[in-house]
Amino acid sequence: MAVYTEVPEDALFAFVAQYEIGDVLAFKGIAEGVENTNYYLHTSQGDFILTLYEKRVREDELPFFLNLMEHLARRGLNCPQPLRTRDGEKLGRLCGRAAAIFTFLEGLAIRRPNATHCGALGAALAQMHEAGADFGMRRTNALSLTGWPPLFAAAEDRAEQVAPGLTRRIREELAFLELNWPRGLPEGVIHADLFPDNAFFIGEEVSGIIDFYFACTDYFAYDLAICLNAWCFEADHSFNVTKAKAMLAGYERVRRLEDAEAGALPILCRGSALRFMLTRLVDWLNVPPGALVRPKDPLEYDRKLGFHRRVESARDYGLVR
Ligand SMILES: Nc1ncnc2c1ncn2[C@@H]1O[C@H](COP(=O)(O)OP(=O)(O)OP(=O)(O)O)[C@@H](O)[C@H]1O
Ligand SMILES: N[C@@H](CCO)C(=O)O
Repeated sequence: MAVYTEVPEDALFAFVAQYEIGDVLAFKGIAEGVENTNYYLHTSQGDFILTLYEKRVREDELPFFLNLMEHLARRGLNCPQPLRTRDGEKLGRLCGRAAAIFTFLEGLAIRRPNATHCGALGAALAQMHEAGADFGMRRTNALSLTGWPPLFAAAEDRAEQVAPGLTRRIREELAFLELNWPRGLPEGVIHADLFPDNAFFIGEEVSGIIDFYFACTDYFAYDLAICLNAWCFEADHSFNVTKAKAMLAGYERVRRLEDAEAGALPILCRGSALRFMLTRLVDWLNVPPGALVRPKDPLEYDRKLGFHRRVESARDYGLVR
């Protein structure tokens, strides 16, 4: 569970008093998530989410994320909106952390998405890409090609403890991606972490998208590769091409992929699998003492990477042309 910072009641009341959202009637830490501390907040005026920003989120980047959420909402995408205090501030401080209060989104994250969910998610992803087209800020993706070697360096000496041969596989993959990473694909704002726990559904419709704290400027097709990895493998590690086909078709109903993007999908999937393997590996090897958080399995992404290495073209993902 991710509650890194315990907020005392009096500090919480003082923080909430800066906003016009009534009196706190209930609040509790939210178990899901691994990055930030989140509290569910129920006040006399409704439901809200309180977020305290932890380790990986840089405070000087928060305006990018909060402005992006406001921009996307203005373009019709349902995502959390930062509230403003009586003084007009979106960001404050609580327990020594940057903190903000957000609107609460209705809907549920789906643990075992089916092909219909994957299709709806693909369309929502493309809508997000279109909605971000005129967003004025840029943020380099710190977790792309140049960000991977430092992550590997942080885990290299203990990677063999996690799985024999892992060090060699990562080293070879880094060398391959360094040589073959595509250039010049269409880019814009991407979510970069749109896993099933970050998309809410009501029935089979996407009701909202959350957790924009990895959002950045990068290839649209890389975002799609992240989603193929996160949504289209089964618990037994097999790739479900029916789900992938639905996701790609859903995406293309809103935004058609250029031929160069389609051609690059296999390598983008490899890069995205390596990215999540590496961040998980570093977290796996460095669980903070006492933190109530269960690290995610890096080897899940080692297996996914193995699958993408065998892929020959985007047709293997069900892309129909
Ligand atoms: N605006 C919101 N409306 C409703 N629920 C929310 C909202 N924001 C967060 N949550 C709840 O809090 C949980 C954790 O939020 P979030 O995914 O942003 O945290 P995180 O620690 O940044 O997670 P991650 O590990 O996915 O990066 C979500 O799974 C969801 O249940
Ligand atoms: N979605 C990430 C964790 C949060 O960024 C993962 O599954 O590794």
